[in-house]
Amino acid sequence: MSLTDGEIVELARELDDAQTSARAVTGRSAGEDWDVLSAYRVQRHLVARRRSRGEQPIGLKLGFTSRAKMRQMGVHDVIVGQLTDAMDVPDGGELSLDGLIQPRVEPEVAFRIARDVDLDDPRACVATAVDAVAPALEIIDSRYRDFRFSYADVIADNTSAAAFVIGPWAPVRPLDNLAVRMTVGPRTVSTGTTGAILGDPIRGLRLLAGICRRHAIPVRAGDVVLAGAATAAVPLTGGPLDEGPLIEGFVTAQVADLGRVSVRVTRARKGGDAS
Ligand SMILES: O=C(O)C/C=C/C(=O)C(=O)O
Repeated sequence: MSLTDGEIVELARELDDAQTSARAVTGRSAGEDWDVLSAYRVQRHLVARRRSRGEQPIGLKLGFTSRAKMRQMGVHDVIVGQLTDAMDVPDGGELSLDGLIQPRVEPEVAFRIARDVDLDDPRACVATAVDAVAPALEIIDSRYRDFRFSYADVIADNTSAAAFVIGPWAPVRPLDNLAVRMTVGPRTVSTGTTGAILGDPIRGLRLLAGICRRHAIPVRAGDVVLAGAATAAVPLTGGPLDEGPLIEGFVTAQVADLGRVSVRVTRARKGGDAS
């Protein structure tokens, strides 16, 4: 089922309000399915709302590129979302849980795009436009209650994108089998390998090009592309934030032969109380 123009605008507003007020909503697909084309149109409107508040697009993300994530969420097709500068947390910097609903963290790798990719050219290859790779962390935060969504729902919600951290950029190298470990303080919370991402994360770039071509999402020089999680996502809270933070302190992803990236997760301060 396709959504009308009015429904698309309304759903983008609803999801945007959910994000800005940190209050979850119910997925539209409870009971009815809807189409991917409409879902990417909602995503476009949602990102346009963020841009109208001054945010700048700075990249793209892939999702559901590993079996661990597909199994965790019950979704079996790759998705693409859009990153803005407001989501960019410096390596070693602070991620406040304020303003998030039910954040989870994932270890990833990132690509840096050196030149605009002309997606009108059917031979266009995103992989050849990559000039650097880096370890990364992504913080996802579904605007749907309890992360319950359909494929179309999660695309509309900009693939749960909330924040990301990029480690030191390194020259392009094989990424098909690098060990990945995510730790919270001294505790290992997940392990895997970059091969879990489509056998080789570079493969995601071909899928990205197809999706971006179909839904008129540009791939530009300077963009960061997150390849998708190598392991299942780890919750940063015990549930909705008012149930109290579960994880505080440094979260680190280490990707063998590539490097490490970390972020300091800090407690949400209710009611703006800074004490
Ligand atoms: O799990 C979600 O809410 C959607 C996001 C998925 C990813 O970012 C991923 O699989 O890496």
